[in-house]
Amino acid sequence: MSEFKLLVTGCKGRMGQAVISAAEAQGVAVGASMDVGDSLSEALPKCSCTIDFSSHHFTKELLAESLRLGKGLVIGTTGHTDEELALIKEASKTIPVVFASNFSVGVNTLFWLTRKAAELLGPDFDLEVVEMHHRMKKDSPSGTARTLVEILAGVRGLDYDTDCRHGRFGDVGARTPKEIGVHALRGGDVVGDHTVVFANLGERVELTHKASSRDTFAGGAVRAARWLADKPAGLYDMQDVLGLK
Ligand SMILES: NC(=O)C1=CN([C@@H]2O[C@H](COP(=O)(O)OP(=O)(O)OC[C@H]3O[C@@H](n4cnc5c(N)ncnc54)[C@H](OP(=O)(O)O)[C@@H]3O)[C@@H](O)[C@H]2O)C=CC1
Ligand SMILES: O=C(O)C1=N[C@H](C(=O)O)C[C@H](O)C1
Repeated sequence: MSEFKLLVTGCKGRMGQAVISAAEAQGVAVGASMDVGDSLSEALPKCSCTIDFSSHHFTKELLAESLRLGKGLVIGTTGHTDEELALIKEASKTIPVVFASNFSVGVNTLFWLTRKAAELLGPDFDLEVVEMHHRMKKDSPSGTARTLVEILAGVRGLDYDTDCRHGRFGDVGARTPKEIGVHALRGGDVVGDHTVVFANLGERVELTHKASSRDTFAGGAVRAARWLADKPAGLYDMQDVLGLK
């Protein structure tokens, strides 16, 4: 049986570099690495599966080549348009894809805790999400924050596109129960902080995760690629990899 080899895209980036280190640490071979200007059609045939932390602008090309060659895909890139998200879902009908806004065990546990807390605390608690990242992050809010809002919206019967409130500015009026606030701070070298706030009259519950190294995301992504190796076509996330569903 041929050796399992990774293609690492965005390899010159913060996460690409971390993934290469994580693969070595886990004894997983990197068959090829590529960045802007490199040829995907030359790199992918040498590999079994791609780990992608690049740009959502690359996703369409990456999906097309992965489909052409029948290769699995681990997508960590965030900031996708609705059209790109639909392409990921469509491709997963043919190839196995792990698509996760956050590959850390801690954040995926926060996802689980957030759902349970929303269920237990009930509809009287106002829901807000606050995130902070380093000054170089291009997209906002973070993909992790979007996932947290989607989890909260799912429990409350709300919708991300219509009920998520991205910040507040001007004479916005009193808060309504049907909104979920999301607020993005940017600065310094913050790796990734996320807080979910459940606020009621008389009390408040806050769940917080703080990442201090990108190794936590990279290690989870390599673990996801190894998990995906024997899976059928489908759209999976890190909750599937960790057995948290
Ligand atoms: N799911 C998760 O657990 C995590 C997700 N992320 C996400 O991963 C992505 C990358 O983050 P990070 O590594 O910090 O970012 P970086 O900017 O450090 O790295 C991105 C790399 O991709 C390259 N790139 C940019 N555009 C393209 C393109 N169109 N095609 C191919 N390569 C391209 C960049 O090249 P150049 O510099 O020349 O533009 C760069 O080398 C972000 O979307 C981020 O949100 C980050 C951490 C964890
Ligand atoms: O850009 C980053 O750095 C990160 N992005 C991911 C996101 O958008 O949620 C995950 C992590 O928070 C770091």
